[in-house]
Amino acid sequence: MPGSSEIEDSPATVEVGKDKRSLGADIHMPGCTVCQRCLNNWYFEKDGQLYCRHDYWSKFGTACNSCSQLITGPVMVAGEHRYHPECFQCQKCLSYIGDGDTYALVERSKLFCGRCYKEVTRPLLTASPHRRKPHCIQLVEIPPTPDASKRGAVHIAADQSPVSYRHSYNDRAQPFITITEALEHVLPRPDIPHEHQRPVFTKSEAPRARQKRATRTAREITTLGKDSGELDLSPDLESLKIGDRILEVNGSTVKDKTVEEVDALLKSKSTVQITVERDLSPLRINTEADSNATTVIPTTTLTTTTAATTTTTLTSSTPPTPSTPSTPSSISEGSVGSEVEQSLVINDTPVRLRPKQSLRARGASTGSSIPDTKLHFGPFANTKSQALCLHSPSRRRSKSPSPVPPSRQKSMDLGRSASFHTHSQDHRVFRASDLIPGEVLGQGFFGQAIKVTHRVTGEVMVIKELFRFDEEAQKSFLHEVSVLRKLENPYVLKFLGVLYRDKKLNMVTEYVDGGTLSDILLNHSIDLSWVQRAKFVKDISMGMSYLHSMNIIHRDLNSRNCFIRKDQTVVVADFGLAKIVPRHPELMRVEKEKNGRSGKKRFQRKKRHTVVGNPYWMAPEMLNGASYDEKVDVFSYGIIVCEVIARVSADPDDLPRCVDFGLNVELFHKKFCQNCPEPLLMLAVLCSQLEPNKRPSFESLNHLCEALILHIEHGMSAPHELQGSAVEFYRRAKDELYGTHDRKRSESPTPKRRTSLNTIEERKARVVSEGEGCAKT
Ligand SMILES: Nc1ncnc2c1ncn2[C@@H]1O[C@H](COP(=O)(O)OP(=O)(O)OP(=O)(O)O)[C@@H](O)[C@H]1O
Repeated sequence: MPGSSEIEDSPATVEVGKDKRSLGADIHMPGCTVCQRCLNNWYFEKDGQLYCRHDYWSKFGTACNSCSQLITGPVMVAGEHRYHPECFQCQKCLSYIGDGDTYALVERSKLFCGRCYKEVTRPLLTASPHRRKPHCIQLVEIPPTPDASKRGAVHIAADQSPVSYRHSYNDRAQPFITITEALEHVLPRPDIPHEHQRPVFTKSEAPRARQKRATRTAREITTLGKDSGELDLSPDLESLKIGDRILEVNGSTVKDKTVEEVDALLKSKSTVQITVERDLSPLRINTEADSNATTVIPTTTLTTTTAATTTTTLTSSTPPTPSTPSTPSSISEGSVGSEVEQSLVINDTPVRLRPKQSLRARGASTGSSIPDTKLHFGPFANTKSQALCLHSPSRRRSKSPSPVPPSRQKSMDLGRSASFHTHSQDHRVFRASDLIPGEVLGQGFFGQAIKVTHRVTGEVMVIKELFRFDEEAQKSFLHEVSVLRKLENPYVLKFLGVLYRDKKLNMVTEYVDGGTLSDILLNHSIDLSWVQRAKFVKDISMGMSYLHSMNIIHRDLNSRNCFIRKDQTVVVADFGLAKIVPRHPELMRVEKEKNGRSGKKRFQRKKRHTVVGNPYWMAPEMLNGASYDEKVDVFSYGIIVCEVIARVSADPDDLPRCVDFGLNVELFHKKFCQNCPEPLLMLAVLCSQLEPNKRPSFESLNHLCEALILHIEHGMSAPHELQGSAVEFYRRAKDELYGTHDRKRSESPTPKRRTSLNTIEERKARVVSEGEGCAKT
């Protein structure tokens, strides 16, 4: 498993193709550090090294335990496994396991919701003589301290307990590294009398007395804090415990590390995330009455913040070696829905737990109100700034000047927002209570889009929720989530995160406030200059070239799926029908050797037959049921360019088409192009050619569009591809394809045009399974 420190930094994904050409400079792009392949258009940068996507992912990525795809956004952590939120699903009832839900991970890979676990697994486990002891896995984040060596307050050692107890998670022969001693540190706060500060416990103190004192003091602090409006602490806060076994540090297993190496990691200057496994046998849980060896010693100051990194997971699995059946359960229940919740620890029953997610991308800094817990320990030089961590979220959001220097605040925010095993893309998991529902923006085939406002930050966003729950709807929706979360581009709808509600997953995206491209074009009260229109088509091309560079075919590109922001930029949306085309490096190598071509582009061609999308924008090869590739998107784009020129709907009644499903350029020109700059029409004609191979790629369309804008805006000469008469070009192309005689037949005027319309309509009737706009066969 790669170390989290390696992948927490978001890779700098840089578009270089654009700059290269627009500057006209001959810039040499170095190849991928690993495969040496030329990096075209997009690349990943880490520590000054450049990588192609494939190599970046394989080197630094973490795969979802369910779908095996890279995790780039929020991550749900279950034991040693990571999941996409949309993959964090009960394998029996298929409900999503969300924030605060109970779940169990059985045999390290079988995920059940609490109910199903009880129903299905418990009898089996009870019957098994090899049932392993209950244990929980907890992720604890330790923020940096000014003096890193102070983390020495936590002592670790190789575990000397008998092998029978090393049931484990790691299945290893060598001893565990466990926490042997830790001191609790409470920040001396000027506003709390000394006697109310949480004490430092020592190992020798009588356990019951220690527990009592801790609880009392914590309560007092809570009360005091609440009175003073600053604290929101729970008395039974989570803490590291003596005997906790360290499994991972910063996401890297400690299996092969020595005690000294782990110790050094713990003392590192940056934030440290440790995953610990805790024995949950009653001996260790009922601490007060027991011996020192089993006593829980609070070792940390727990702070409630708006971002979190505490992950608790109950796992239960059959041990490799027989062990004694576990003893009756002991339960410490969390307060569901409260700001600080605890894990519910039981023997072999699922636990209700709060902070299961380890994403917290910018939760704190954006004011996300995901309530989380965070463990801090070690002395802090700047006690005031630490005290800020103890403020309730509302307090933190207050406008009053903070006593903390901005730099310190920043670093604390950074510390909090570090996601475990995720990119720093600001994907979040929202709670329904965080979002105030607004108007329904519209309904699609499977679901609806609702405008929402974040209760805390005031961000306006969109929730896309399903109203159909059949398998097809679920599949399409999940697919859209899985595609969208991979994408990050200014011309692609921004994915913000997910929301669990009633065991259903909803997608949260940016709200695009300017309406759809179709709405704008058809609203003739809005004046749109030719430059503005050229900018629209350029933006779509930019978004689409990004998609294709990510090996994604949209397959439903149309003017209703392009949204316009207030600043008039266009974003491409709606990825429910998108197709991710696998591009295996080995295939690319073979392709390169076979064709002598640079294997850099070209999708694996002519493999797809599924007819999806809206027939008005659908490429002829797809309408004809032939195999197709990414060039279907270029055809749809050509139709959008026609809509932009003519400001009519793409319905063939308005936008003239031929019987062969191509664009009837002559008629279109006659009806709509009196004032249209010829190169813009030429762009539409180039893209809507019948022969897919002749359609330009979006990468080259980006440059054509930029040149087109310069041509329209500043009178610079149009690029040679767009020069000449579009109608002449079209005639020649048709002649090449059909010969003169057939060409005439393929697009004879009115009666034939009716045929073409009927054909498209028929086609539509045949392929549309339900509702308008989404055709599937
Ligand atoms: N992020 C958004 N910002 C602004 N408006 C949106 C957003 N997402 C959706 N809408 C509006 O809501 C409508 C419905 O969107 P939705 O994605 O549910 O369906 P659709 O894309 O129209 O159809 P389908 O998903 O079946 O292709 C859209 O047509 C658009 O007008």
